[in-house]
Amino acid sequence: MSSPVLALTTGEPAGIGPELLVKLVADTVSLPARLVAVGDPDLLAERARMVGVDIDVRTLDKGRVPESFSPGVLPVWPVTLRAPSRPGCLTVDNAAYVIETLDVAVSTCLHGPADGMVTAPLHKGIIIDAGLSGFTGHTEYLRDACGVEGVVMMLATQDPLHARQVAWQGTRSLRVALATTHLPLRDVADAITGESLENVVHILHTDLQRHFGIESPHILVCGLNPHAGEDGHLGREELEVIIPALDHLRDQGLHVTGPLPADTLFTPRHLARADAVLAMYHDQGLAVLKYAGFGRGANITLGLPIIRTSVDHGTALDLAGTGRAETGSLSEAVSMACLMAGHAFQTHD
Ligand SMILES: NC(=O)C1=CN([C@@H]2O[C@H](COP(=O)(O)OP(=O)(O)OC[C@H]3O[C@@H](n4cnc5c(N)ncnc54)[C@H](O)[C@@H]3O)[C@@H](O)[C@H]2O)C=CC1
Ligand SMILES: NCC(=O)COP(=O)(O)O
Repeated sequence: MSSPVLALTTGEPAGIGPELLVKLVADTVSLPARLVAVGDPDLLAERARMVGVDIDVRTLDKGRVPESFSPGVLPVWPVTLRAPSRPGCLTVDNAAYVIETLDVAVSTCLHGPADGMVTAPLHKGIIIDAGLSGFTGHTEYLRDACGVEGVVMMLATQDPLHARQVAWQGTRSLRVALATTHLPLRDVADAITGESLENVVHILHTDLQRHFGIESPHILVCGLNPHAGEDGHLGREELEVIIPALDHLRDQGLHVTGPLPADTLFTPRHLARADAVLAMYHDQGLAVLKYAGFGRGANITLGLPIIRTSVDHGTALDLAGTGRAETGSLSEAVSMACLMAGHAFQTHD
């Protein structure tokens, strides 16, 4: 089987995305994935010079795949910046550029020749400021672009900090999926309904089978409230919504356990028997995952008809243009996309 073609979007041009792309390709020893950037070739070449990366940026016709790929050469499907971009300085003028890179990458995945897309971070706020008032992130944008009803955000780290500690041995890679994504905390409880929860668990279950080869995934589900509601004394969502939904899922043969108190769920005894954890909201799950493996994790959108992975961090405007941003998570996102496409990927730092 030939190696997968992955479309790598630059993300927010004022952030660290462009320099991470050039660094990754310049530093990569072997390239079993065929990486094609989607973005402005001049931006990529300029950021490479700025951070001292020696790379040959080559513009291609959109959708064309080069005959050969080699370390130090970055092929690009071009998208033109709408305005000059300086590291660390956001402008609404380039929001349309960021969105176009996503559209090009999605199109290459849906219609060929890409086998998947890997996204560098974008800045949600500046895209909303530019007028896309309903924009909340790649996850929801890609759901709509691909015309599916529901998607699930899952972050995974293959090498969690705790796995290296004796007490945690036996813990497998940590995968944390979210029942809700980019919502104000105030709105979270109302967004979790029996139907939404069952849909999320079905997508998670199906894609753990489809993309990760786990025959009968065991999913641990967090409660929403402290102590999973303390029998209704600290919130009734567990009794009224979560427990009935999980009972219904078990009736359908899914292997789900919970709701478990979220503060003690992320401990070795529980994690050792889990294929994934379902957290009820963004920071309930991602704070733990990033504590365990920030910079070594990947973000995966489940439920799409295409493969999409991303980094576990944001635009890091404070680091843009300095060359100090680390490529570990981008490398992991590429590895994850390859794994999902059935391939292995080797890089070195
Ligand atoms: N996949 C995506 O598109 C994501 C986008 N974001 C967006 O990024 C923007 C900034 O978010 P923040 O919460 O400030 O998080 P952030 O991840 O950009 O920054 C948090 C801290 O981590 C550091 N950091 C981030 N990436 C790093 C790297 N590769 N190497 C070394 N240090 C790194 C930063 O310097 C900063 O101190 C927001 O607009 C957010 O929505 C956040 C997460 C993911
Ligand atoms: N914390 C993860 C995150 O915000 C990434 O969101 P998305 O842009 O991948 O939807």
